[in-house]
Amino acid sequence: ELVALSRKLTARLPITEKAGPIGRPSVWADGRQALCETVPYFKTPQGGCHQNDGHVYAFYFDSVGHCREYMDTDVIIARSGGGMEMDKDRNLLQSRDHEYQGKSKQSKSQVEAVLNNIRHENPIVIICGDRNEGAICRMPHKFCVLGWYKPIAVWTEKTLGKGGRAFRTIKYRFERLGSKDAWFAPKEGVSLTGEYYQLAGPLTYASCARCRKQHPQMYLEGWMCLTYDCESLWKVDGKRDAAYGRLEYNPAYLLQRTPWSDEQEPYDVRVPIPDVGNYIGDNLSYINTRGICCPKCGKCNSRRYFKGWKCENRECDWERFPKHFPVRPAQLHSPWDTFGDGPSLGRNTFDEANVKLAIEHYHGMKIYRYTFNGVEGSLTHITSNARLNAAANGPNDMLAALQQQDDPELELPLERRIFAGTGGDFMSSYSINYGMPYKFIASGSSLPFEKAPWPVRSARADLNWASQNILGQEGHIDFNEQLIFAYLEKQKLEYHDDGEKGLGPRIATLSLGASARMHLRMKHKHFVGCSKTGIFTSDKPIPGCKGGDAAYHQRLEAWHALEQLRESDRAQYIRRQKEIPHELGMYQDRNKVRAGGDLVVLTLNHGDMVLMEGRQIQQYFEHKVQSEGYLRFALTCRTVLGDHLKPDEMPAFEVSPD
Ligand SMILES: O=C(O)CCC(=O)C(=O)O
Repeated sequence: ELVALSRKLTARLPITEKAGPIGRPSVWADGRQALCETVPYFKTPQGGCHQNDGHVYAFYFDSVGHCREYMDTDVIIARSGGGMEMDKDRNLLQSRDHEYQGKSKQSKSQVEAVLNNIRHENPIVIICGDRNEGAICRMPHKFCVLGWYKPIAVWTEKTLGKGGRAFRTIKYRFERLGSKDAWFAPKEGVSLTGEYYQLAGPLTYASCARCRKQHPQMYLEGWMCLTYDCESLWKVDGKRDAAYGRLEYNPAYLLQRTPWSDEQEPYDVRVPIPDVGNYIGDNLSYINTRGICCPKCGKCNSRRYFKGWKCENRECDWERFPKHFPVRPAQLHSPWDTFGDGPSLGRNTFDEANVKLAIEHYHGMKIYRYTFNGVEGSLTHITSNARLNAAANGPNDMLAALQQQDDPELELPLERRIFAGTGGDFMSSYSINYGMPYKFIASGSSLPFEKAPWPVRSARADLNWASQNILGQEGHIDFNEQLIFAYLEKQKLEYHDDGEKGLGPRIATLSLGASARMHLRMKHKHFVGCSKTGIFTSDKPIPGCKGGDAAYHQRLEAWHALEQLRESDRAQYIRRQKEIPHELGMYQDRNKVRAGGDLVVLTLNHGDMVLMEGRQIQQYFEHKVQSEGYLRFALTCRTVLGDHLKPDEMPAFEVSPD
């Protein structure tokens, strides 16, 4: 009878046959990014556990669970600890023991963190995925927040894993906090009756003869010790190992409830929508770049639009575009960055061993030009000052105009573009493209310059002027594309290059609003000398690589020798590409460093321009930009060479000259 009851309580249908839930989740998401940007309790780009400061805040359970996992409306028994590998039949198998202890006092393991939650009576939020085979109902979305749970117990079992070996598996028991009805109770399912409790009887406990620890009788097969490091672990009555696969749960264990002294939720899992649009800059601050949980349907939405939030659920029409109070440069800078009429004080730094600096002055602008040993091209920083910024239609007027989003003439439809190849993740900052389409790291369409607000057209003219007058006519091709980035507080553009095929050799940016740091460094494959897979870099080595001058000369010699083989002996060429990294010690180093240190760090202020000239600059180096204040625009012009675009990539409009 007990076995029959156990099977009744634990029986779960395959996902497609599960009954739907009686209610709807008050918080849900169809993507991890939207969830992580919205709720405070789950902020993990990978994995199923959000843990910080020695506490766990949330677990996400999805897909195939452990053979002895369990979920009903009140209790969840789960394994969570990683160490899983796919076998050749695509079954996920445990491939090592779960870790009980962290590597140091500072880095607590997940188990230690859950135990800490138990000691502090800190509940945890549980999120269930729609591929969770053990779920009690069919989950309506990819991420469904079930609610707050009390972590009740942690113990160890054994599971058959890779290579037919038994590994230690850590299990957790959670019980739902409070007594509200669970929204995820299935429309048809087992309802617990008094009869079941009577049949199950009380839960019994026993202590291990070896480790003296007490454990409940969890399975009907018999009592076993569940202590991680006890020799009697998983031994039925201390003798033989219990089965490693499915076992019948003791119904008394499943029906057991553990009250806490206070069962109130710490806060509603549906976070309130931000109160914004009341003060200057409140719509630009980091906290308000986060997502919202739609107050109408519960969907988590990233803040996709510069103007605010819009629920992306097709069946919902909720949106909020808070009032924007224009911000002035003086609110975004230290006073000394913006008030002088003389040449600006540069705050740039560079690596004198590998980079040369030349200084020029032109019409009140102080110009820093950086060139790099062994590389054709330059990086030029043109600094502005208070007088230039205040000129009619100059940077101050541009910054003001770009913020007048209520004026249809000045509308700038800025939104976070989707990173190419991520399956839908947004970049951190907001962007829009004008003129020729530019296939950069994120996808997006382009609009004609005629539709752009005047600062966009004016910036193109200024950047064309700077290219011709500061870099020179030779090599100048008029810019026909402009990509605008708007950065709110803490937003940045990670390391990348602008070396896509089909671009002219010059790239020019006008910076407006808050200051930013632009970092330029040598790419990993040039700095280390080989790819992450250990293939010798085919481009000519340049000075400043890892290992200094001696390593550079060795690499150069190897490169010349290899080039001789390129045409004459293809097979030997390919073999040497793999051998050289081992011979020169690069192979061993290739995963130890990410890339070279910064060669130049520019501090860009309001009104400054940056010119990058030469394909080799993009070939050898990569740059990132980190904004420092809470509103910055970067207007970057390039020349997209039309003959590199396929007919279907050409814009539907004519790109008129500047
Ligand atoms: O934010 C900036 O100043 C530069 C943006 C950038 O790196 C780019 O458009 O490629």
